[in-house]
Amino acid sequence: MATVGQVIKCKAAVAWEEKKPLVIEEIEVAPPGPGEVRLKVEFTGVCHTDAYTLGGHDPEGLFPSVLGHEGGGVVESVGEGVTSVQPGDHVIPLYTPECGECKFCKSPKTNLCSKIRATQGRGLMPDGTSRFTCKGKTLFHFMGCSTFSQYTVAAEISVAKISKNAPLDKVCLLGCGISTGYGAAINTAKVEEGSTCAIWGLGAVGLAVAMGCRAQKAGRIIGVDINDDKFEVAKVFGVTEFVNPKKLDKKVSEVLIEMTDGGCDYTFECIGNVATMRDALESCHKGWGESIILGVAAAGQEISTRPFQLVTGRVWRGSAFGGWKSRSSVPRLVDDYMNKKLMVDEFVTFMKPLDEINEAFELMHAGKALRTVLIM
Ligand SMILES: NC(=O)C1=CN([C@@H]2O[C@H](COP(=O)(O)OP(=O)(O)OC[C@H]3O[C@@H](n4cnc5c(N)ncnc54)[C@H](OP(=O)(O)O)[C@@H]3O)[C@@H](O)[C@H]2O)C=CC1
Ligand SMILES: N[C@@H](CCC(=O)N[C@@H](CSC=O)C(=O)NCC(=O)O)C(=O)O
Ligand SMILES: [Zn+2]
Ligand SMILES: [Zn+2]
Repeated sequence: MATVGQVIKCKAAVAWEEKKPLVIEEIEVAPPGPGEVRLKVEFTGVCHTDAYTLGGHDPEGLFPSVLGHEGGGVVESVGEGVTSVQPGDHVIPLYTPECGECKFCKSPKTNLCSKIRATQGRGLMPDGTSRFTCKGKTLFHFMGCSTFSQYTVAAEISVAKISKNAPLDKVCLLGCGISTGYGAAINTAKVEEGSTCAIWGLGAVGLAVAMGCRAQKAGRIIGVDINDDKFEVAKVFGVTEFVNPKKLDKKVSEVLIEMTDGGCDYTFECIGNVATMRDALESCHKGWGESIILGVAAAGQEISTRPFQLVTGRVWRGSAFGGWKSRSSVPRLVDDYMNKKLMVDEFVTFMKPLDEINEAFELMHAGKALRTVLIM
């Protein structure tokens, strides 16, 4: 390939400053270093976490940067020592890598590989430098992925090689929201047959939780959202009942406890709001109810409840990327989609060109899109 070893000039949506629209720019993408992969991003979803960071709520947020972490692409070239992927392979970038060697990877209890977490959090490649420049300025990477660029560079341990038969315009969404919600129900909560579950926030993450609860044969799946428009679509993913807290004259936890004869077996917070995190915990059944936090709360926010809630057997946990050990699991999730065991198409509300990326953010904020997939 003519581009191997060369700087590639391409289009990217650059986040120059927090709280400002992204700007489509021509950027330069350097070749991959040792242990790195450069890929041509074909499609990317827009996740609420991109909006959270752009909105200035992320304590790790850095600018100028290239955001985006829900992509699908094709390997363009590989750096020295890379053996597990080669040019032409179809890959999904992973914000939770899997090195297979660190103590987190060796433990069956977590998926939080720590090998490159420190540099990733500083917006840099593992060697402490960036592969992006624009107008003479260095741009930071984001979550080890930076998929809002036509080309990006990721660590080898941060890409999953997937089937070439899988449509990248759909399976890119397995890079974050769908895998996260689905895995939180299956891997983190380990929802049991017949159990009663409730989900706060019926966006892509919350609806993927519903899909996971249904796959685990939950008895009741209660959706809690302030947007009535979400209720009809939620049924498609397995939600059986709905509660709109805005329409209640008492606390949502009181209503859920009444509805469920004492509380839910499992609750999931998929909003990123510390008040709803408390509601979700306090809607759990005494003695055994477990509440899983998926939502990402803004810098400075803290959760609170009466410790008595925990003393009396309720459990608070969190889930990152659905607990999936990423490199080994994402190719299997793609296969499950191809074998019709997992819904993905239903999460795509809009497809838009990269140039319309700011509209994709607006649609998310207006509650009109589960996911907008950008055509790069
Ligand atoms: N832990 C992890 O690994 C991951 C975490 N996340 C986080 O998960 C959260 C959800 O992401 P995503 O699904 O993309 O986001 P969305 O914005 O698509 O969905 C959030 C939903 O919550 C609803 N909502 C907002 N406020 C309330 C409220 N007070 N009570 C009930 N419902 C409410 C929204 O309604 P409306 O449409 O009206 O705004 C919307 O339907 C975010 O915080 C995101 O950062 C995402 C991916 C991975
Ligand atoms: N940078 C933020 C935390 C952001 C966060 O919690 N990210 C989730 C994934 S959200 C995806 O859309 C996650 O998996 N976190 C694990 C991690 O190691 O970052 C902050 O500092 O608050
Ligand atoms: Zn995400
Ligand atoms: Zn590791």
